[in-house]
Amino acid sequence: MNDVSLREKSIVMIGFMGVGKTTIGKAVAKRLYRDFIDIDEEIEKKFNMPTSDIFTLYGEMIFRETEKEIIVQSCKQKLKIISVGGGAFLQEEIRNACLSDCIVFFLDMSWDNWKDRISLLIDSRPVLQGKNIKQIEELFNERQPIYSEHHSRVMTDNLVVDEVADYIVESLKTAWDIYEPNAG
Ligand SMILES: Nc1ncnc2c1ncn2[C@@H]1O[C@H](COP(=O)(O)OP(=O)(O)O)[C@@H](O)[C@H]1O
Ligand SMILES: O=C(O)C1=C[C@@H](OP(=O)(O)O)[C@@H](O)[C@H](O)C1
Ligand SMILES: [Mg+2]
Repeated sequence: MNDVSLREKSIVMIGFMGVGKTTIGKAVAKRLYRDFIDIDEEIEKKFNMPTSDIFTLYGEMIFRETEKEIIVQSCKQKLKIISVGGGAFLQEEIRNACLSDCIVFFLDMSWDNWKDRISLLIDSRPVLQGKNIKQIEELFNERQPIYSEHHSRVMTDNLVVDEVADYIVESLKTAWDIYEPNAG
C-alpha cells in the first residue's frame, strides 16, 4: 500500500462501541463521495444474522476471526470510509493493517457523556449484555489504551453527527493540502 497517495487512502473510524463510528462514518462518506463499509454489517451479511445471534450461535472467537479477515481485506482497498467495531483494535493484526494502510480516526467520548447512550445500545451489543453499569464503566476504561494508536483524534462530547463529520472532513482536507499540495 506504500504506493497509495494520502488522498487515496481509506479512512478508518475507531473508538468504543456507541461513540458513533457507523453513523459518523456514513456522514463522512457522503461528504467525500466515497463508498462506506461498516465491518459489523459485512459480518452480519456473511452470517445472515445479527451480531447478537452470531455471538450466541458461533461464539465471540468466530466473530473476532471473521472481523479480522474482513478488516484486513477492506484496508487494502483505496478511497473507502471504513467503520470497525469497538473491539476490533484488541487484535494486533487489525491495528497494524489499519495503521499501515489507512488513516485512522479515533472518535473519543467521555464516560459521563457515553453512559447516557447506553439504552440505545444494550439490545444490539452482546458485549454489554449481562453487565452492570460499574462493569461497563470498567470495560470502557480498559478499552481506552487500544484506541491510543491512531492518526487523528476527535472529541465528540456534545457534538452532533454533522459537526463531527464536518470536523473530520476539514482536518483531512487540511492534511491533504499540506502533504500533497499539488495533487487535488
Ligand atoms: N454525535 C452523536 N450525538 C448523538 N447521538 C449519536 C451521535 N453519534 C451517534 N449517535 C447515536 O448513538 C447510537 C450509536 O451510534 P453508532 O453509529 O451505531 O455507534 P458505533 O458504530 O460507534 O457503535 C445511534 O443511536 C446513533 O444515532
Ligand atoms: O466493542 C465490541 O466488542 C463490539 C462492538 C460492536 O461494534 P460497534 O463498536 O460499532 O458498536 C460489534 O463489533 C460487536 O458487538 C462487538
Ligand atoms: Mg458501528
